[in-house]
Amino acid sequence: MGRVKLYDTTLRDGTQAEDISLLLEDKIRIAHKLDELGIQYIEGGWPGSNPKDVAFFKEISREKLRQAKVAAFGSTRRARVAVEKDNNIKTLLAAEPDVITIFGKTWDFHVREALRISLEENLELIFDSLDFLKRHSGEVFYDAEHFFDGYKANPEYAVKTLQAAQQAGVDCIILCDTNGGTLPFEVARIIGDVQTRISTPLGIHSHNDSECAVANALQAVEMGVVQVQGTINGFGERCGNANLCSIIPSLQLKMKRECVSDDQLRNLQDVSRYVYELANIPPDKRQAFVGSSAFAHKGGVHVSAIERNPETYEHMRPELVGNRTRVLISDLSGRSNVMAKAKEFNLDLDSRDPVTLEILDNIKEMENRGYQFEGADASFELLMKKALGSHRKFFQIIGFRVLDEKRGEDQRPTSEATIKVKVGGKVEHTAAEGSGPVNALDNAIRKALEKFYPKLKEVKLLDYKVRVLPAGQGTASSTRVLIESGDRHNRWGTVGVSDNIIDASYIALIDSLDYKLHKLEE
Ligand SMILES: CC(=O)SCCNC(=O)CCNC(=O)[C@H](O)C(C)(C)COP(=O)(O)OP(=O)(O)OC[C@H]1O[C@@H](n2cnc3c(N)ncnc32)[C@H](O)[C@@H]1OP(=O)(O)O
Ligand SMILES: CC(=O)C(=O)O
Repeated sequence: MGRVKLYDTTLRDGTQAEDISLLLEDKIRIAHKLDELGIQYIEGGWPGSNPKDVAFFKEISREKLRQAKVAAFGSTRRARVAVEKDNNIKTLLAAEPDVITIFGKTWDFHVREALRISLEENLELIFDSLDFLKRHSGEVFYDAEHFFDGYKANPEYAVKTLQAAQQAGVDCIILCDTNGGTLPFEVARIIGDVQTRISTPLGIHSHNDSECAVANALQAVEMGVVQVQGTINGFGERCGNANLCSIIPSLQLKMKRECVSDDQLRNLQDVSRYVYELANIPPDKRQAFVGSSAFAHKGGVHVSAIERNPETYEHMRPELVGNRTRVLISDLSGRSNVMAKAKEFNLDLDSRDPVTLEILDNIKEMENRGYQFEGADASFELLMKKALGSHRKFFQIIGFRVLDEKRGEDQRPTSEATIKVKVGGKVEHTAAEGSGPVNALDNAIRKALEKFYPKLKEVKLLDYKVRVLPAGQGTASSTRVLIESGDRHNRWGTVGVSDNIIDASYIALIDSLDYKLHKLEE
């Protein structure tokens, strides 16, 4: 079995996704990251499309990649234009990439409707373009657009288009599920037939419109294709492309088809996050393999078992792709969740200690009141410390007051907070303004406490989420505030619940600063 080659099209098809647009500098950075990951081919863009993509090929030719080849993308020549005069073909050659990939039509319907030319003329477009490129450049790949749909509509014609590409001597023919509607068993059947009629090495390019892009890619490899196209995080037109963050570990760990080194595989989560960051898209926590929830265990029964042997509820070791096992705390927890957290927080706790049950009961009762500890590990750590008697009281809040004032219809409201704290027998009374009542309160608390603990200046409020919880029978609705804070090294989550939004925010803010002080002491 030969090595399967990975062909990444994040920088081309990935940018065809809604909301994704990469700066030139970001495309170069991502290319380096993909090279480090061990991707063999990086499709950088369509130089015939826009100046940024032209600049990419200029820029990347000056950079030193470790091993990856850079591919430029384009289409077959336009109808009624001689290949040597075709602008798209000329820009592909002018870009001087290591590889040129062009797409052509294989579906008779598309030839008639999209190109509006005869079926014969389309075969000429394919042959002319590939033959010309093969004679004037190095490695040339052919993306057989809509191949599976084309085959289902008119198998004879679809295969004829591949034969035209083969006759031109292309290095690989990539069968594309462009509309993403093909199912894995169809991929197997169709590739099986193509293999009896085409001897050029085959590849697969699948889209995710039926949620089968990764399955189709793996099925194609199982059938013997030698090139897999996809994108990091599955970015791509409409529902996206086959996700390389799932394909790579599946090939490597499950199908035993080595495509990158073990060290490179351990960088997978890092690469996924890097691409999200540069694309300015929040990471999908539920993403298979690399998402933060991919190995996060919530149900008590699951946690109990993974603590005994992780394989009971994990399909693979998360560390192999740079991920990690996480235990979540909620009202679905059992003693095992509490014990796992105690271990994580370095707290001495015995599962038979009545405190363990006390903590568990406390969580369930608090979650019933609206608390949610899943995203608030820091609040949970403080709760455990209080239960174990190891919580140090760094400060005491004597009271606070928040004023919100609007002095006219066209005036912006102003907010001011005052707070009284006691630290080691000294009382501090401080006031501060803010852009809103919560911000004013946050400023006042910090101003007061920073006098005693200057390191609290490092703490930044990174995220603030409010959820109004529906009222139960005979009770007022309450508010849950989840805060994410961070310093130069860490991020942590805290939670507060109250029927007053300011009070809920206050509880979460206080926990955040209290947590930081405990960490400083440790
Ligand atoms: C399956 C895929 O993902 S393919 C990649 C799709 N990606 C993109 O389209 C992004 C980049 N595209 C672009 O920047 C522009 O569409 C360009 C520069 C390529 C073309 O722009 P325009 O010349 O203004 O044409 P427009 O986008 O309106 O229409 C596409 C043209 O390409 C032609 N065309 C489409 N596919 C092919 C093909 N495989 N071979 C030759 N010509 C093709 C169409 O017939 C149409 O030409 P016509 O109007 O002369 O009939
Ligand atoms: C080539 C390509 O991007 C497709 O067929 O989807």
